[in-house]
Amino acid sequence: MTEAGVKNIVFSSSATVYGNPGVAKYTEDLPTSPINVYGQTKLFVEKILLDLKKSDPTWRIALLRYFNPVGAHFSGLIGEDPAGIPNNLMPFVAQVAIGKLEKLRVFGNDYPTPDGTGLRDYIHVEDLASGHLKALNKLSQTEEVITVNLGTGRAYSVLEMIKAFELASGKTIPYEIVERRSGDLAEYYADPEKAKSKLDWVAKHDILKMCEDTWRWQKNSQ
Ligand SMILES: O=c1ccn([C@@H]2O[C@H](COP(=O)(O)OP(=O)(O)O[C@H]3O[C@H](CO)[C@@H](O)[C@H](O)[C@H]3O)[C@@H](O)[C@H]2O)c(=O)[nH]1
Repeated sequence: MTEAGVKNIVFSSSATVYGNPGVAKYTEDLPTSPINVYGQTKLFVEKILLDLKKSDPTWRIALLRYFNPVGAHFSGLIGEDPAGIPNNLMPFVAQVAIGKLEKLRVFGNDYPTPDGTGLRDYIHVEDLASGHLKALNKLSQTEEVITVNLGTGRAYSVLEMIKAFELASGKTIPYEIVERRSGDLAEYYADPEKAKSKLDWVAKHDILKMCEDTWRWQKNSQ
């Protein structure tokens, strides 16, 4: 990048850097203490970039901590096509809806949440993309490192996601409740206020739109 004269970098970090901070609403000033290797790699890169800034203050750096990215481009032409059996909820649900997988396994319904299933802050990939553009704009105006959450500030349960996907697709999603997945937290979501005040960014797309766009992509990509 230095050779090319490019000194602006937007890093795709993750809410996973917070680990298990003991509160559900994540603000950027919470301590970072990842509980898995993936989170450690994200935090490590954040630290390398902060060191880079110290050694050469002309770098301009944004650290964007994504919550749970889902959805697809509204055209239905660009989306996520995971290799093998998906690990994440949304692509798994989409493949059940299309008939590629038989049923969803819901990992636990005994969490301390309203319906017992895990709550996450799902964010449409197009909102994530607009967050990057806002971050790039901001980098042209500030020397400060920008560290912000990209999430909607609203969490949905696994059962709510299933219902929303059924509505978007007109399909029934068969599911069974199984044991909790090791390492899963009951609930977390972004405090999106800093992204709003620093970047003038707010997520616009709701859960139904996330499911509709995923479904359009899933149907097109058969
Ligand atoms: O087959 C499945 C898959 C997931 N879940 C549940 O669905 C929710 C979401 O799970 P998933 O889509 O796997 O996302 P997370 O485990 O929350 O992790 C995602 O979100 C993190 C950031 O918040 C990223 O760091 C991770 O890479 C990304 O996978 C959780 O409550 C899971 O227990 C199921 O019940 N069944």
